[in-house]
Amino acid sequence: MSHLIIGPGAMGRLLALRLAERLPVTLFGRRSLPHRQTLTTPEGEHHHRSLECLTPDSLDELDASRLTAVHLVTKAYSAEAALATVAPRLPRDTPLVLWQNGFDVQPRLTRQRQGPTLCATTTEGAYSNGDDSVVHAGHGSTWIGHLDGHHAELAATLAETLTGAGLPAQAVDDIRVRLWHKLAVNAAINPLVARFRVPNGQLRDPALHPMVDAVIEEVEAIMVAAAIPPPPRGFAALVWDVVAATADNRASMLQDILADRPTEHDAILMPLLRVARDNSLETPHLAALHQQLEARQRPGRA
Ligand SMILES: NC(=O)C1=CN([C@@H]2O[C@H](COP(=O)(O)OP(=O)(O)OC[C@H]3O[C@@H](n4cnc5c(N)ncnc54)[C@H](OP(=O)(O)O)[C@@H]3O)[C@@H](O)[C@H]2O)C=CC1
Ligand SMILES: CC(C)(CO)C(=O)C(=O)O
Repeated sequence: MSHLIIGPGAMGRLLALRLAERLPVTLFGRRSLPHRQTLTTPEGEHHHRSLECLTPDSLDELDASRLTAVHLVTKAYSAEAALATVAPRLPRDTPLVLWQNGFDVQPRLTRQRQGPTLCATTTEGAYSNGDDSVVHAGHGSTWIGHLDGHHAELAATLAETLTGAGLPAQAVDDIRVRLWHKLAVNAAINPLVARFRVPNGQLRDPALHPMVDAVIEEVEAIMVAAAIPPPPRGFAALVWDVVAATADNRASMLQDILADRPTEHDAILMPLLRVARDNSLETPHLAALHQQLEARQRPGRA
């Protein structure tokens, strides 16, 4: 049995290279990649491995009958288009795991698909170092589950597989809450570090700290309206702990801006802004951050 990974970027290749130590793995991307891939571990070791890398032109070679799971590991804004290319080749009951940050494609695909659709949220960190190399920047944890708590056995099996491959994972029945907690972290950190082009730790500077606090305050009110229970020590502690733990990181949104790529601002900020609108909550800080990112990406539409 094998795993198919759609989206051979930083996280997709981390997943592929870790899983491939124990299982057959196929990568699918929209352009061809070198088969020989290198994974640099957080400890500085280099692991080399050859992976099967398919593109739309070579998709006929996919043996979909033997797939244990398909992992969709593109950015949120590419997820549905990427899946649509492969989906006609997959048996309808093929399990799918969604790895996106934000809360955008997860409810849509969970509703639309006939087969089991799980979501994963992770604190693993990875970045691409060219088309043939990925750096596992830091160890983390992964949680996996179905938005309505279904498919517990499948989630447990996949968590066990990931853990065995060196990516510690846990099956959970509250993945929705965990995705929204990550959303809070990403909303408080990513747009601000992207705007000021600073590493995460610089949000602690006196000039930026109050801006983060203002976003957290808006997020807290939204979470109450969305009936998302707070993390054990509250949202402010959650955010500031992540800022401290990732102080030297360039957040993904800043990396996207520096590389002139689209950002995941819709997937991260729109679910919050929608709850705010539906509950007549004032969220000037979140709205302004969304507008700035939207204006950069789609000038004239913001
Ligand atoms: N990297 C990290 O540390 C973490 C990432 N995440 C989340 O994981 C998701 C993936 O992130 P990351 O790996 O960093 O992103 P990347 O931008 O590194 O990778 C995305 C990949 O998807 C590919 N892709 C885009 N469109 C298609 C398509 N139509 N068909 C096939 N492949 C396609 C891209 O190809 P191309 O190269 O051609 O553009 C690229 O290889 C995001 O939602 C992110 O928020 C979550 C936690 C940590
Ligand atoms: C947690 C954080 C903010 C770490 O940089 C992240 O998830 C990201 O960069 O997108």
